[in-house]
Amino acid sequence: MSYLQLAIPSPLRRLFDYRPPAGCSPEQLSPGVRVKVPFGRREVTGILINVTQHSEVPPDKLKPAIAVLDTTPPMPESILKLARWAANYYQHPLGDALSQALPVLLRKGDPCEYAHQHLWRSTPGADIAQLGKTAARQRELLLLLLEHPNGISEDAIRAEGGQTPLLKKLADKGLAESFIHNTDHHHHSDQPLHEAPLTLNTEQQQAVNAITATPGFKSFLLQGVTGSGKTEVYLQAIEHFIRQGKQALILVPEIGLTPQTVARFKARFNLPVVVLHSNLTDRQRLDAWLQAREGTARIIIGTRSAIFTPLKSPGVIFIDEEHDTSFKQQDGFRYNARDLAVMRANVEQIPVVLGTATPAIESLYNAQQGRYHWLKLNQRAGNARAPEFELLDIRQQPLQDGLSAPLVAQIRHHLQQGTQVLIFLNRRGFAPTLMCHDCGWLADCKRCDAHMTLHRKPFHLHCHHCDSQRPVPIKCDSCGSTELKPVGAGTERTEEALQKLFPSVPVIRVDRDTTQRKNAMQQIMDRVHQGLPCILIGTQMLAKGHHFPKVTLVAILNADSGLFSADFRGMERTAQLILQVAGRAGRADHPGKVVMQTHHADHPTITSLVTEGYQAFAEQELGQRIAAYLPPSIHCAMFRAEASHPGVAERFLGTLRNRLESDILQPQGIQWLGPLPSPMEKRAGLFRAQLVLQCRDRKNLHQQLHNIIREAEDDPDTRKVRWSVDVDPVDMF
Ligand SMILES: Nc1ncnc2c1ncn2[C@@H]1O[C@H](COP(=O)(O)OP(=O)(O)OP(=O)(O)O)[C@@H](O)[C@H]1O
Ligand SMILES: [Zn+2]
Repeated sequence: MSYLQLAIPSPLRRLFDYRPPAGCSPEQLSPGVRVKVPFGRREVTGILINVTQHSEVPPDKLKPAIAVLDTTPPMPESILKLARWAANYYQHPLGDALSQALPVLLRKGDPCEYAHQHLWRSTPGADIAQLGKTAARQRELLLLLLEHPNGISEDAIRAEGGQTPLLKKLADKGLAESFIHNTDHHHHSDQPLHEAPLTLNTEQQQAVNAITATPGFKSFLLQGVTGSGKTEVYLQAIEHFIRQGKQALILVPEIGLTPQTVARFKARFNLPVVVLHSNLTDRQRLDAWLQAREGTARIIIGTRSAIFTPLKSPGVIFIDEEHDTSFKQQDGFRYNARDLAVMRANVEQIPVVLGTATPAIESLYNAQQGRYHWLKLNQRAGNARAPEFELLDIRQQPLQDGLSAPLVAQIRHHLQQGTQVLIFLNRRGFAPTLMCHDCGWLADCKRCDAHMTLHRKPFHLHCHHCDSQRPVPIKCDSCGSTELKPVGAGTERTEEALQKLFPSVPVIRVDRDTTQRKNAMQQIMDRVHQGLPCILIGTQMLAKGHHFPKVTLVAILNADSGLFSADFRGMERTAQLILQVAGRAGRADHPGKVVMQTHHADHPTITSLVTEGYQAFAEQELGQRIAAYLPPSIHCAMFRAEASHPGVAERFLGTLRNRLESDILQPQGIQWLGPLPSPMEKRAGLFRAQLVLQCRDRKNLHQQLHNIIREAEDDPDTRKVRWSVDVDPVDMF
């Protein structure tokens, strides 16, 4: 007897055996096909890993599978391999990892085919007279089919008011049949370009040459200062692969925020460009996935999860803004799409390019170690020059809604010159919190160790950590005073202040609250690109690769905010954010100026950043990391746990550590840090703790993680505690 060994989406880190469904010959099944099975009280879609002759479970205890859903595996071998590798590396249950690599409809067990592939038509010779007079709805349906001799999809039938459940009745009577329509998605074009490419400068040309020179696997770090024309390098390198009949995959941090990048790809190529954005329906996503798999989509642009998109003839992978932390999934399957891209390129034997002005310290380290081939663009493209920096010391300067008087004067000056101003403030809402002037009470979140943010439109208190909301109190919770005052300034407040200061100039706010509607970002971009003087005020959304030719002044209101973070990456993030925002200034013919308000104008990091640039900062930072025994010079993983009572999660982690540390066979060289309460211990009503493991040797670290997971799974306390493991964490909270 043969059994099916399946990976099932569940938290359990093991495979499950099933008997084959009736009438199925397991030897003919390929690994990777989907199998529908009973699992607990549910039916789930598993993936076939193996057919085996032997099961640990007695045969009479094994349940039969319900159905095999595919004749050929939906995921090509390369994606299966990638997902399996990732499950292993990130210590995530295989079934869940494989499931996440599939489009949602395939996870649910839908057929692996295009929406309009499955059509209905009347059988030859079918006649309305064959239906009785009483079957009015069946007659209507048959008439509809007769009107569409080439076939009609179920979606279209429903749209016409037809009742699809009756199709089966017609089929049973021999009047209707379904068939598979082979849609011709093929798009042939001898001329792959819509528009002529720009003439590259020397640095750009060298980069394109390097990327396109060698066939096979190679990783590149393309470090190009802001405005150096990295996108043009992507476009021309992609053109090379397209002309060879291949496909390109481009990962970007957030598509909604970068409509311009997508528009540039569509404007350049006279070829199907598929964009996997969050507004797609599950159906549209599956269609796009199929087009990529069949090779009809030639250019695929997507966010993190697009790394699992199958490609018929992969040519090249680009990661734009590779330093962006959104490439790392922060819950569940905690993979890093940037690192998986390198792995994938290796599996597919193609080049991969990580592009940014501000490389992650990890990537810089990899480039220094020779693992990545290092390409540099040191000059801005075209006529643009690097912006000039000014540190504005605001110690003892009064701030009006976050703005100092010298800054307001500069804003006025630039607007009078007829250009645009961009103001960066990394706090949305009206004010970071509300305080009682009489007793010092602060509006805290009841479920988190955090203050609630005051929002004006609509007027309420909002916790940005757990999303809970409540009305703004009229009196202090503690002393009853009515003297409640907003503390500090968020984007809403500074927007109001700017509008009062400059009543004749449009003030455009860009943050999560103003960009939620579909196409909101596009509309904002369109307004800015009209080129009339305006003030843009917003959060880090403004830092993401935008090209604003008319912006000449960039102001950073709270440049210090990340300097003293508890996370060892706080400095790196601050530096990246500052340079990315600053990089929006002076990108075209007008020179740019960057003003940074700071209380630490003599802080060595800030000064070296503005005088010597990112590279000097990053090298210094890397040196300190190596000296302090921190990533990337060592490997790191974090165990997190949370429970509804204080102390429980910490105790749980402490027990794990004690048990493993006392094991004489434990792998060498493991450093333990913690358990400690998380920097924000209480969040969304749960008390959290963390345990960090570090090691120079990746293998030993993984061995120890494996041991901990086994211990944790067997621990009787696991019912009281939720735990997770994060390999290569990007945030230490
Ligand atoms: N060779 C070139 N000649 C003239 N203009 C160019 C050239 N290459 C790029 N540009 C223009 O320079 C501007 C900036 O380019 P791009 O947006 O690609 O920069 P970037 O390196 O991606 O910047 P960032 O990292 O800030 O997003 C664009 O308007 C682009 O069209
Ligand atoms: Zn909260």
